Amino acid sequence: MSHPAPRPLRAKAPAGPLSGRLAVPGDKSISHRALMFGAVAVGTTEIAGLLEGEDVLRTAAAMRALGAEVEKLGPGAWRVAGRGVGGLVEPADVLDMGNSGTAARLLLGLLSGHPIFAVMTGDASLRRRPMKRVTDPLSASGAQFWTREGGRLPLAVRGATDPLPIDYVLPVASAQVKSACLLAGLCAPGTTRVVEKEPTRDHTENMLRHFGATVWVEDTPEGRVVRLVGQPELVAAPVLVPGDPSSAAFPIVAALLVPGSRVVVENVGLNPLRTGLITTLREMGAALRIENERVAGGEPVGDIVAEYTEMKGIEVPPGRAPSMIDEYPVLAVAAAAARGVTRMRGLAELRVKESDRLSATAALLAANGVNAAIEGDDLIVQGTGGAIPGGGTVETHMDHRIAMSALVMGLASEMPVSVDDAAFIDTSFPGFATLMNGLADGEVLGAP
Ligand SMILES: O=C(O)C1=C[C@@H](OP(=O)(O)O)[C@@H](O)[C@H](O)C1
Ligand SMILES: C=C(OP(=O)(O)O)C(=O)O
Repeated sequence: MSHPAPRPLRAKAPAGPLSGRLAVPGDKSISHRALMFGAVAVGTTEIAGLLEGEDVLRTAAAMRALGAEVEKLGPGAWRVAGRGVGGLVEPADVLDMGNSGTAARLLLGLLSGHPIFAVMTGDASLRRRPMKRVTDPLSASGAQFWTREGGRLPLAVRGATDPLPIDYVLPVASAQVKSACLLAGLCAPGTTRVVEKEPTRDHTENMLRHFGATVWVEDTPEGRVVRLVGQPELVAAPVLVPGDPSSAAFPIVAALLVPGSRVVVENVGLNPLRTGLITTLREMGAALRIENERVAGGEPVGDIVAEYTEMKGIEVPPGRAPSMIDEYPVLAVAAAAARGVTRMRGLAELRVKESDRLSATAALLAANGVNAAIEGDDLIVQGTGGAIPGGGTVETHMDHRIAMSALVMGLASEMPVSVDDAAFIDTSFPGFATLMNGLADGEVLGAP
């Protein structure tokens, strides 16, 4: 996936409403973690519903290179024979994490605790992203890093022989940084402590417990304090991966925007630290219902029913960003269709995703006749009241979420919307175009 041939794609408005039931692929965050935890557990971990997107396949390949047996048994069904905490072996070659920030940063945490040497790289997008945010705290464990200028990939790491537990207050809200510190803490004696001022997704904490580690989480005036007791024996445990709420966002917003639509997305993960988009869309007036709520594989899940609604612009508070960090591009598309102005506040972190998503989202809107402005770290979108002109070609900058957001916009625009490259959609949502076409009467996503 490092240099895929560009695949242009175009979306046009369907002749009628979107309708149907669908399931989106497995949660990307949980899938990466299931493979990594499986690799350092004792015994065999069976995973069901694993996301078979390029990002997660990179993690699977890396865990194999580090000595775990990772095997695909059937669609979404995988088996990992682990090596136990501290048991990973030195990889014979460079670890290429492709387009995936989560794979790179979490793996650096894991490598820090092993006395091995490894070299990591990624594609042109990942090589632009900051790694100092993990190499700084991980250095406190005794691991050594040699990075390219600006703390970027490629980098080399020599993990610590006698790792020390990390005590770190996160300077940015990042589940990847938190998780990297906790994964390093698996190999260290004593207690690893991470403090986050704003809670971020807690899949690492949940899965550590699921595999038998002792993790305490405490809300204090300083923030959320997470403590992990080091050197646990992780015991293999089955993992059932729910549908990814960040992928569900695309058919949900499409249904809200195309007149007369009703779409049900089944079996979506509803971890409260991931559901900021649902809260926000409801504040905009969206007709969203959750049915069949239950707990599966230790995570809350449900079916989301989305029906066409004329929405209104709102102000989205900065504190909500961690619970919907990957959903802002598609929220901006919903805001473009709404009546009135939407102001999304506190989006600095969007600048360091697969692309600079703050400017890529503003450009996506501008290319299609929607007024948008960036003020500081805020994105301000002037809603069109359901009359998005469209007609533009969007530069996706190797960013799957920019591509999918632009295509959703094309379903609800007066003229079709094209993207220069839809190839990166396969990092998180293989089958996206087929699934979206399945909701319409006739092909709506196709070659330009
Ligand atoms: O921990 C994770 O699985 C993720 C955390 C988020 O990144 P940050 O930690 O950089 O906010 C998110 O954007 C990413 O898609 C997945
Ligand atoms: C930011 C994302 O992923 P990652 O950081 O893993 O590349 C994403 O999927 O939107």
